[in-house]
Amino acid sequence: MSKPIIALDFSSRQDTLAFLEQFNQEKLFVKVGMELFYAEGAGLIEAIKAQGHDVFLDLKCHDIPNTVQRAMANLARSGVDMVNVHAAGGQRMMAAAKEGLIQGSAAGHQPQLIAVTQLTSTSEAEMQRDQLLRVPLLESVVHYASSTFAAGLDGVVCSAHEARAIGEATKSNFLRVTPGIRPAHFAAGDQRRIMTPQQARANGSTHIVVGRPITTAPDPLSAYHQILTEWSV
Ligand SMILES: O=C(O)c1cc(=O)[nH]c(=O)n1[C@@H]1O[C@H](COP(=O)(O)O)[C@@H](O)[C@H]1O
Repeated sequence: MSKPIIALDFSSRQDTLAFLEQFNQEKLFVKVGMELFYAEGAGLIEAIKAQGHDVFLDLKCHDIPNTVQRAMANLARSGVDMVNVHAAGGQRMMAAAKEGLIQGSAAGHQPQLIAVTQLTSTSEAEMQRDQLLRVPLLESVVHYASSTFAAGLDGVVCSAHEARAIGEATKSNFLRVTPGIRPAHFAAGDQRRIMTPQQARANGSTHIVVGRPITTAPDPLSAYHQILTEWSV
């Protein structure tokens, strides 16, 4: 069973390291997203890796194939364990992203590459209105997952609601990394397609991503362990 991925959505190195200190050197799988990376850059990734944690660098690249390929080659050199792109960039862009990772990892370890399907903050009605799509959200997510699979990536980011259908449309080892995780009674906030850790597990998620339910908890260490237990049972 994978470790829950903790979203380190902080604005500074100081806040991030103070948060990590509470985990008493337990090895974690953490996610660094735009907020923290734009503030602190690659130096902080190095510091987190030096503490022995696995790092998902979530920059959601979405650009022309050549640009994404070259960006991915640079990200591969940073030593992170997982990176992502938007599937909406297309199969050619995703294949180029993978090629960039292969080029950048020539001497070492290659990060896993996953693609965002429909953001977990998007409802079906919003997707249909904002993207002028006339299909159910599940169909769009499974379509993006199939095209991600065809491009040779390791998996997708989706909500736990779609995880089972994606497993059936691809392969059981195709990653289904699911944010939008909310323990019972925790506010959804801006998320729209949510599930509890236990529901996510039952519905075919291979990984869960959890931010505010841990980072804003009065006791983050115990919130993390509670989620870990719920996810692993
Ligand atoms: O790529 C992501 O990680 C991501 C994709 C997505 O569809 N939805 C989503 O919430 N995320 C990220 O997952 C984290 C969820 O945080 P919380 O809503 O605080 O648990 C945030 O860091 C988001 O940037």
